[in-house]
Amino acid sequence: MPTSMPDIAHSADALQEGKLDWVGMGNIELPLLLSSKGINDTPVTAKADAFVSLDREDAKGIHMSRLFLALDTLSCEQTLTPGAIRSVLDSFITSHEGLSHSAKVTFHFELPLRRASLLSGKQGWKNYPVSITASLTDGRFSLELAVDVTYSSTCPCSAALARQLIQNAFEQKFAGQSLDHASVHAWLGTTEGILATPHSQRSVTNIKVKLDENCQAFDILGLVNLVEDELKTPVQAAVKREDEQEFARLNGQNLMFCEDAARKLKALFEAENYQDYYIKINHYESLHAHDAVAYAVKGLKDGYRA
Ligand SMILES: Nc1nc2c(ncn2[C@@H]2O[C@H](COP(=O)(O)OP(=O)(O)OP(=O)(O)O)[C@@H](O)[C@H]2O)c(=O)[nH]1
Repeated sequence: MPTSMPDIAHSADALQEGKLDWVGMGNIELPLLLSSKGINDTPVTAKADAFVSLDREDAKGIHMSRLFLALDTLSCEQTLTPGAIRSVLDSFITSHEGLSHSAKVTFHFELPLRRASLLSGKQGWKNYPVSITASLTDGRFSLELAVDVTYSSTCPCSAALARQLIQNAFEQKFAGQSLDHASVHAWLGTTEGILATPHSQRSVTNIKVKLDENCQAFDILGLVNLVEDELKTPVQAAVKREDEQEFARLNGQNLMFCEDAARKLKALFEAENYQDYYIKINHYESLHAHDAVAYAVKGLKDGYRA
């Protein structure tokens, strides 16, 4: 490198002095090989946000290329594991000696997972938006994992109202008659018999969990399975008619308001070992043009806030 090149970060004065909480880069394109329990190492196309604190008040700026190149080493020579992320943060700080005490990085990507159908034995891919965020502050490592899980929620109120209409229709059709099994059975199979259906909505829960700082391996599949098994009506991948019928049954047997979904997941995460959790429930209503939303957190002092 020619010695005459100006190096602003080293030589220029700051226009105004002061510390900054985070300085760095957002949306860095970064192919990575993800390592997570229960699945093969998976190539993902991540977007990374990389930051260090700027603690030296008179420094002009940080050295962005050093952050970028540390991430490039992660991309080209390592797999994405808790240990590798910690090494990246270590190198952010050692490459900013005298400037920064803290570093943080976030990776956003979609993780394709094989999902089994409900009954037919088929399989298909489903993508899950995942974020991994890690920080290192005065030697303290913090690691969190966020995933969005999409599911179907059927409105319990709408279901009750539909049942009432079905009962009324039954009353009108069969009042005063001695019931004939075959004709009731046939009537139940008509649109006039089941004349109202409750509305369902595609719903998304945004889950964030704080992992142990000594965590050796991610378990994204485990987290997704935990949430989907609890909600019972995850959006499906491969669907044959028998799967669709089972999905209808599961929806009918797991009616939920956003409060129900939030309480179910809160109880679930209370029983798990995560250091902290954050749950946001979004029911993208089909009755309304607005959404039904609920939040729940563990409630730790200095923990996640709803
Ligand atoms: N600090 C800082 N750098 C920026 C910004 N926008 C672009 N850059 C550029 O990021 C590039 C890399 O900066 P450095 O890491 O200091 O590059 P360098 O001086 O070649 O690398 P070192 O020799 O390791 O310091 C420079 O060309 C900056 O102009 C910004 O807002 N702040």
